[in-house]
Amino acid sequence: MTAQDAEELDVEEALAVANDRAARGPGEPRSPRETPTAARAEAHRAKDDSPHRATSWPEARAVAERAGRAAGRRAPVSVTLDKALGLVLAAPLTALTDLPSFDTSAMDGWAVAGPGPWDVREDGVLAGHADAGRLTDGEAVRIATGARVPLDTTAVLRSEHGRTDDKGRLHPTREPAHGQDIRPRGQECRIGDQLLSLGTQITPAALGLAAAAGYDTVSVLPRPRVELLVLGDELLTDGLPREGLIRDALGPMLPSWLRALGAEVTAVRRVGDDADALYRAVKKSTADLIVTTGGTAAGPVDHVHPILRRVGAELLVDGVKVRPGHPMLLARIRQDQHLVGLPGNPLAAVSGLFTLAEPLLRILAGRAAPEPYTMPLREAVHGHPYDTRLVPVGLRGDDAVPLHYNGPAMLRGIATADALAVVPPGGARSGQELELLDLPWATAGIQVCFT
Ligand SMILES: Nc1nc2c(c(=O)[nH]1)N[C@H]1C(S)=C(S)[C@@H](COP(=O)(O)OP(=O)(O)OC[C@H]3O[C@@H](n4cnc5c(N)ncnc54)[C@H](O)[C@@H]3O)O[C@H]1N2
Ligand code: MOO
Repeated sequence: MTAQDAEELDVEEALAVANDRAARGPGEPRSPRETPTAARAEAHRAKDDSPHRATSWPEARAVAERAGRAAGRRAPVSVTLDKALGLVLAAPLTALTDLPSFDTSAMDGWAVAGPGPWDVREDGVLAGHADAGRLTDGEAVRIATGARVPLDTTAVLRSEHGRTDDKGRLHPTREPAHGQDIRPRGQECRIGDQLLSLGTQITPAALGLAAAAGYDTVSVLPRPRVELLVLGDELLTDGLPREGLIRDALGPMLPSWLRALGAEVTAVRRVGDDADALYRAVKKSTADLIVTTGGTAAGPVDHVHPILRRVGAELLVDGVKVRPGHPMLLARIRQDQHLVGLPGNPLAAVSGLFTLAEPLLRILAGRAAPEPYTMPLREAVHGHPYDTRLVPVGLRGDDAVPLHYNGPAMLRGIATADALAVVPPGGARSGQELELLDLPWATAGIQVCFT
């Protein structure tokens, strides 16, 4: 897409939206099929075989997935459990022990042998004690939940179901069934049983299961290593904006999101608007993915395209038919090293992150694709005539509520959003079901803390 194309589309979009509003009565629902915007989108699709560098939004995501696959399978690593949350198993998790690994009391009370009443032994059995001894018929011993039951125990009598008389004999108020409240060895699994399959993403519960089943380390796919290069001489790292300088919003925002998407962020470098510094940073990077911010357009200091040519990279996606963020790009530097160029406008950068970086990182990290889902829009959303729009929405009850302040340079809307709604060319009417992309903190907030 040329710069002129882009500008014309934006003017057209504004006009289309204005015309559309004027044509509708107040409160009248809008049907994208009937709007001038939709008609133009239809016409555009019809002539979409014209040469155009920009890739459609679904195709851009598919290209990013394919790039991840073409990078080849990454060698598994062994990590301790405290480092494993969110990673993907590179081998099935099979039980290293029976679970429980011994017959266990499920309740506090008495282990008993045969029918009551029973003579109660003096010593009790606590959880963690190695040798619980053996009971003979007519004997009982106090036992705690989780303790190993003595050999020849026939049941556990709960403390609330028995009373001892003054001679120390135990009488049941309710006779226990044979085997009652005993968790037999191997009830949950036998040694060698598969507990989790290869490819499972490790949740907090999976960490607990792995520990219970005897694991100190697990074999996982390593996190893809990402280096973030923040471009722009106008960026401040602290204080108030001043004299044409603004605060860098992407340096603080993107690393957390990249981690949530499965990456290890190895470095955040500020390279200003210095083409040579960018060249050196790209050349010396050993990351699986380099993410740049800014410098994707055609301005005098937009260095990303020239540097990609200089390092001999192959452009896989050069512009996407999506708003905001249409100048985003994806390049292959080597078979196993890619670069995602995010536009500098902050919401455009978020759009690029979820359009290009998310699918690529998901494949590299071995994660499964999220189940696609839709929700109805509570209010109509205007569309771009030809491009997909990604609009921040809050999820309220059964509806997706479009959030205001969703301009390309704004973060105010996305800062309270749960998801991005995928608005097709031409827009969407109130009540229309739209595909949603969950923002990772909303569904798995803890992942943001991964290091
Ligand atoms: N002639 C044209 N100009 C522009 C076009 C176009 O098609 N033709 N597209 C516009 C669109 S759309 C976008 S998006 C931007 C993309 O620009 P770049 O990727 O080259 O980004 P910059 O020019 O470096 O910055 C754009 C904007 O964003 C601010 N910015 C940059 N980095 C940060 C940061 N880390 N934190 C906060 N804000 C940042 C920067 O100051 C600019 O205001 O190009 C349009 N122009
Ligand atoms: O539409 Mo740009 O991509 O301003 O954000």
